[in-house]
Amino acid sequence: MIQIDNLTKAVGEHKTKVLDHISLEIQHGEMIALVGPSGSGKSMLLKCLAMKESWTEGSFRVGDTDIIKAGFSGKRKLSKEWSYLEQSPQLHPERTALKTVLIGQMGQTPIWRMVTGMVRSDDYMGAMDVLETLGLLDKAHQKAGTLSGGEKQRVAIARALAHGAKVILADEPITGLDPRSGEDVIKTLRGLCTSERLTVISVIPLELAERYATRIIGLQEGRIMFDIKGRRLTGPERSKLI
Ligand SMILES: Nc1ncnc2c1ncn2[C@@H]1O[C@H](COP(=O)(O)OP(=O)(O)OP(=O)(O)O)[C@@H](O)[C@H]1O
Repeated sequence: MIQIDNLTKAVGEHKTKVLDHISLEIQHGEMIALVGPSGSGKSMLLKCLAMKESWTEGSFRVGDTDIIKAGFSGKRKLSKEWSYLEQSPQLHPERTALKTVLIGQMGQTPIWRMVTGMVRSDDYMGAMDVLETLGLLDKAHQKAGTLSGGEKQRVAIARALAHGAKVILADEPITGLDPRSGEDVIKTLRGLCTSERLTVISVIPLELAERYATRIIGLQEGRIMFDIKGRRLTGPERSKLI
């Protein structure tokens, strides 16, 4: 379980609160969509959860670990088990999808393996399994530079999974994709929440949130204005998003 209590983030000279006492309890397997007007704090919340931004106040527990109090080891636990998916993943264009998944992200692959390019056969099988799960088996030997935007995003998800991600944080992961590829990526993430108990926290359009998310959290001026499960937004909730 993930427990966030009173997360507050203040920025600038005037210590403006861009996140204001956010408290959330998150279970494994949830697919959470963050929605809200521009500037409401969606990206900042994801960055604070990824520990890319410091917390001004608040406590953050993941399982038995108090991430903030644990300092370096807390951040290490997060960097192993949590993956921050970029809007447009920067994949090495000459590397195949398979090699991208095998080599992984900087900091997660032992240096000897990056230098020698050696892989263990169980890693190879694992990477192929993950590519298959993401519907990319036929793309395994294709260079990343020749993949479509949606395929690149799915390779980035495969890479995160192959390296043990239990939580994926994704800030507008379908920006720039055509509607069908974008929906495929969201559908894939939702499928993984169900089949692998992956937890996904993501900024996605409301229409897809209502179709695929298990929970929708609405932010306004850094505060939670609604937190709903298993239903669509009401008219008044919807009007707050503009
Ligand atoms: N480093 C920073 N310094 C000062 N203010 C910041 C910083 N980063 C974000 N902000 C402010 O925090 C608020 C929340 O920003 P955030 O990017 O989280 O919004 P958002 O909901 O993701 O918006 P959008 O939908 O437009 O991407 C905004 O008012 C923004 O200007």
